[in-house]
Amino acid sequence: MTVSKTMDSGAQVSVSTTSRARFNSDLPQVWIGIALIAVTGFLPSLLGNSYWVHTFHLVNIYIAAAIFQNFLFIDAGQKSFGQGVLLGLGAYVTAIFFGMHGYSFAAASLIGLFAAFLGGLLFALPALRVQYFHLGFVTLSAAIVFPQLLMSLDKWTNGINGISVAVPWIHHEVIFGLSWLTIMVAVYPMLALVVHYAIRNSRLGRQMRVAALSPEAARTLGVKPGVMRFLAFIIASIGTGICGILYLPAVSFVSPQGFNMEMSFLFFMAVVVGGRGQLLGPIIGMWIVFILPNVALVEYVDYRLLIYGTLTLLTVVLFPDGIVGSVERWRKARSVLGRGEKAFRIDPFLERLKNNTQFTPSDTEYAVEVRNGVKRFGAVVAVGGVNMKVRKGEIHGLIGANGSGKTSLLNVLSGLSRLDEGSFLINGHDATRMAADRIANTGLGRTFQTPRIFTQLSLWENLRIGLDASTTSPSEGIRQLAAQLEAEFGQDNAELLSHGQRRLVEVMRVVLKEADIILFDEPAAGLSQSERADFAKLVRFLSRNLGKSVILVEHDLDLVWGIADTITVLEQGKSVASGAPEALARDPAVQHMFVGGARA
Ligand SMILES: Nc1ncnc2c1ncn2[C@@H]1O[C@H](COP(=O)(O)OP(=O)(O)OP(=O)(O)O)[C@@H](O)[C@H]1O
Repeated sequence: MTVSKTMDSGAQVSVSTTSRARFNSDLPQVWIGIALIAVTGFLPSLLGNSYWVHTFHLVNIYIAAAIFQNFLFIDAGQKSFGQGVLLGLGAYVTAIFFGMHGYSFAAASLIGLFAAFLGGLLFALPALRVQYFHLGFVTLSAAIVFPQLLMSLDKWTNGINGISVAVPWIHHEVIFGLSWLTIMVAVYPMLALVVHYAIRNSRLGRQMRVAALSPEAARTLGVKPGVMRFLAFIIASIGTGICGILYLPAVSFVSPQGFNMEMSFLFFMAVVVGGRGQLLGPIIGMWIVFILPNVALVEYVDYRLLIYGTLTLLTVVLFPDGIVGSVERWRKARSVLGRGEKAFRIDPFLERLKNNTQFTPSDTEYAVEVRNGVKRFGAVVAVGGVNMKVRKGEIHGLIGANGSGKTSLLNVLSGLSRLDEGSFLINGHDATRMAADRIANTGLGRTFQTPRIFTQLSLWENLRIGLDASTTSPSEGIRQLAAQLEAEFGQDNAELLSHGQRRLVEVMRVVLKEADIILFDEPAAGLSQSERADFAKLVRFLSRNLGKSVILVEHDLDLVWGIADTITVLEQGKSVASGAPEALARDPAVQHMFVGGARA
């Protein structure tokens, strides 16, 4: 059921009155996770059960490592199979300096952490160049090589004999039978959980997720995907290195066999079994994959790799989203079933941006100038010598038959592909060789032919990444608009949007970015009549009230003719006509192209 309510501005907004499942359950998951870790972390000590105390020391350390694996895997999209190496580096290097060279535990730990950081750098560098299964191979190779390396560097590592250490003070009771170690290994995974939550809900975290989901869209929002991957590896390596430092006094011994490939697999499987991307996933997953073979099925502990594998296989088949992920999916599906889609309309939000300023397109300044631009794909000439001038503040329609080079030209202008010949200027500056993120940061924004909507993010987060991409602090109007959008769509599921609404969300994202030059790639495709009317109004508003320059690639010629100040016609990659719509409509050379079409 929907009702209309009146906003402060007087605009009518469609609002669903049925309550929906909150899209984001991250915060409840953090609280549940903290409670679970507290119970298992402290209860064994309170009960005085030393077997469970030791077991849960390890479980909690591994949970923290799996939390960083989860972050790296899902939030940053990095398929690392070598996180055990980073834990091993933290533990081993600390053991070498503390156990063999007599450094204090604190100093040795810092060196151990630095070693894990360097290990993270080593993973991060290939991640700048290789992705997907290539990266998996690189990190898996590291996991295979690491124990061999520890063996062969026996002069420093004591080889197969390993290193024994004793940190007596860390086992001393602090309060209620809890030792320093018990407190540290319980508090650390809680902290890791909070850090994961905090990063995920920060600007950096959102940009990381967008870079992982669509590097192309991220670049047009001013984000460098390589930098995001690099930062993610560094964060995860430091987080996992600390696990290594805690592992050392918990086990009092390190040896190459302790850091074989199995450890890296354990973290990975905990994430998959528990629920990829769910904050609670690594906790539930680690309990299942570690406790089941090592405690519940202790007689079969030699078969633990088989058990890990079987558990993972069963989970993937029965619960593709993992245990927590499946519960989440059920929760959301249950509460939105049959409730239809929530209206997402642009019109009411324009009220927020209304001002009395009136802009007219400039006659002397150009937002975009393309000079003899050529773009080839092998033998195909997608753009074959285009010349085009877009005046500041105007709506410039770019039309032509399928395959005439419109999208290729937009890709060049947004920096996603490079011209082979010719040049182009943005606001009078040569941008021919500029990277996409730099172009985005100079004030250009775009939408895509297939809207880039990220269903892992809430509807509001999908919009908010536009706000994140803004290089200036938001104007008062945008601030108010953002607050209104958050209030309206803060907990809505972007997955439920229709195709047309997805387009409008992408359009609104560019508005929030406060781009000065906006490229729309077939924005009206799939929109209903009323959505088209809304969109046309928005484009006029952007140009006339906010002074934006717009390039509009569109097949709906009525729409283009209705709102464009200038139209350029492309034919087989060449600009064959350009001018005001009225003049073009009378041009026989243009008319013949649209025989049977809207303007014929
Ligand atoms: N990445 C690519 N690799 C090879 N050829 C490409 C690539 N991108 C575009 N092309 C080719 O370049 C030409 C222009 O394509 P483009 O998508 O720019 O046209 P368009 O005018 O946007 O078409 P439409 O209206 O159908 O979206 C087409 O022949 C297309 O097949």
